[in-house]
Amino acid sequence: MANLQNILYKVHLQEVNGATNIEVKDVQIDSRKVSAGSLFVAVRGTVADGHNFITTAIEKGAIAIVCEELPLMLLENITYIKVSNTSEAVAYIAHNFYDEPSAKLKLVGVTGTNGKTTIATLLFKLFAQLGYTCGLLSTVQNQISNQVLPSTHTTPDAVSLNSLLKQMVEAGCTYVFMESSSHAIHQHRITGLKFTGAIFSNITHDHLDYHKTFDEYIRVKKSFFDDLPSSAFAISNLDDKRGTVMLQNTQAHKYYYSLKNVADFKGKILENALTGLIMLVNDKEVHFRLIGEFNAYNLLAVYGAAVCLGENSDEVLRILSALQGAEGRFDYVISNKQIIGIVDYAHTPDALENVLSTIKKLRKGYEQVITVVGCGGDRDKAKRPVMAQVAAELSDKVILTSDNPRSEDPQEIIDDMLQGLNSAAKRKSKTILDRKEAITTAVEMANKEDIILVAGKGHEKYQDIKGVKHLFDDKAVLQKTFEQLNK
Ligand SMILES: CC(=O)N[C@H]1[C@@H](OP(=O)(O)OP(=O)(O)OC[C@H]2O[C@@H](n3ccc(=O)[nH]c3=O)[C@H](O)[C@@H]2O)O[C@H](CO)[C@@H](O)[C@@H]1O[C@H](C)C(=O)N[C@@H](C)C(=O)N[C@H](CCC(=O)O)C(=O)O
Ligand SMILES: Nc1ncnc2c1ncn2[C@@H]1O[C@H](COP(=O)(O)OP(=O)(O)OP(=O)(O)O)[C@@H](O)[C@H]1O
Ligand SMILES: N[C@H](CCC[C@H](N)C(=O)O)C(=O)O
Ligand SMILES: [Mg+2]
Repeated sequence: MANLQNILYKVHLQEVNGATNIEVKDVQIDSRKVSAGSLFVAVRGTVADGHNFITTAIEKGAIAIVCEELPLMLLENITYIKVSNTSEAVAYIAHNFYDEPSAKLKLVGVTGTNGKTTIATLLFKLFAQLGYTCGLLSTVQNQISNQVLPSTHTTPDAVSLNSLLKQMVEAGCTYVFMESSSHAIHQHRITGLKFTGAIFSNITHDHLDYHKTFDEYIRVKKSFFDDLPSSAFAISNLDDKRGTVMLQNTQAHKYYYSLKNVADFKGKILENALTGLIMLVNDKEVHFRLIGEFNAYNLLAVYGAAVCLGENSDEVLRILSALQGAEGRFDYVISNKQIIGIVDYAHTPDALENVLSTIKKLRKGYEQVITVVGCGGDRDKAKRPVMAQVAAELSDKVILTSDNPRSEDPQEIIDDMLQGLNSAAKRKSKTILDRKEAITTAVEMANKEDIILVAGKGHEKYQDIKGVKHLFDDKAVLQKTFEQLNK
């Protein structure tokens, strides 16, 4: 329960009709979740317009409505509040409703095309081992200390997000590490949150179906840093082309990490093998269990954030050195015949290139690399031909298959991918629509010590086909097939 008047703090009100000195039971952006006493905020989405559900919300018991356009007929006993942007308004309202939870803990946000889950998860594990009670909001899962909650988005909607943060405060969390996706920044899911620090990993091609142009995608990510307070820290990747632009207008304290240039947090890779990385971190030699150059960047970002948060650098490196990455990120199983099956969430051209070039570097020379990959439906189509091209360029054999087709026809997604292949690339590729069959075929094709990469779905435990989530687990399928085929 909260007083409506109090939770409107910071909301740019344009018009108010009705009483504001009333108690609202909860805040909802989805009419289907409204019940007696709710405040319903009508948000304009990409599919529907919340304004069309105002009547339904009132029928279900909403007593107050926040909207951008007032309905023609105003009912007595209902309070109507007009604002210019309901997505922004609901973020402030949710923050107020849940008693400003982000101000009661140290909140660190991670943004960038790739590496968010890895960085946020490593920070969570590190700070838990340093002895703090922590929260995590990530693509793989949300966590309140040891309690694991399923995650539906990389960054939850403003109401769920503030509700989770409040639960974290109540559970005694002092640090929360969260991913801030570009969708979330753009849709104001994180507006009003008080960040202690923010991290930028990198920016490459993704989500242009949503943001339309790369410049707009950059602008949205940059706005996260522009909005930080001067008390916060902002850490960026100096080796990324947009690393400095990101922090150009921030008031926060700026720090950079780099493998190539002089920086606050400077790394140098001494060895990069399947057993892990050996790196110099600000001149201290450390062995890490994570694999690949891209993880060297993730580790530097984590190290930098921990130092900015006041932790002892030696202690941080000692703990980081023993940590494993996030589920489904360069996760591997080795068969009896020493075939290495790698499951990785690479679902962008850049991520796929990083994973495959890492695999190439780990090869002794004679093993073949077989890649099984697909692209998600209802997502950026421009990345499809490029992902196929990258897979073919850096693998000996490629099997194109389905990822999450969602509402699309799987064959059409693969046809888009095939556009990226020249005739030589086509000769080493085949299409097998069924993902399980594709993985099985890869295992059949593999000889002793070959490497199979199954890319795109990582930790996901389902395949979304026409809105139905069918159980599916890349790593389990790989493992089972190795056993069944006695490989
Ligand atoms: C494109 C996108 O981001 N969509 C998100 C957006 O939905 P939308 O704009 O399509 O909403 P809509 O369906 O048009 O509905 C508009 C409003 O009407 C309301 N409504 C709708 C129907 C109804 O009967 N009653 C009702 O009140 C809805 O609750 C909503 O508030 O707002 C919804 C509520 O917050 C999100 O659940 C939804 O995420 C969808 C499911 C999604 O797939 N999002 C992905 C693209 C996403 O956000 N991904 C990023 C990570 C990407 C990455 O970095 O890799 C993430 O943070 O997860
Ligand atoms: N720093 C990095 N640079 C480039 N690629 C990376 C980096 N870190 C991880 N990757 C690759 O990208 C994939 C996704 O990594 P991760 O889940 O950490 O990113 P994310 O930003 O959380 O992705 P999402 O946007 O889907 O939530 C990994 O499986 C790996 O292949
Ligand atoms: N957070 C990303 C995940 C993509 C994962 C991939 N398996 C797909 O379905 O495209 C998105 O929603 O675009
Ligand atoms: Mg993620």
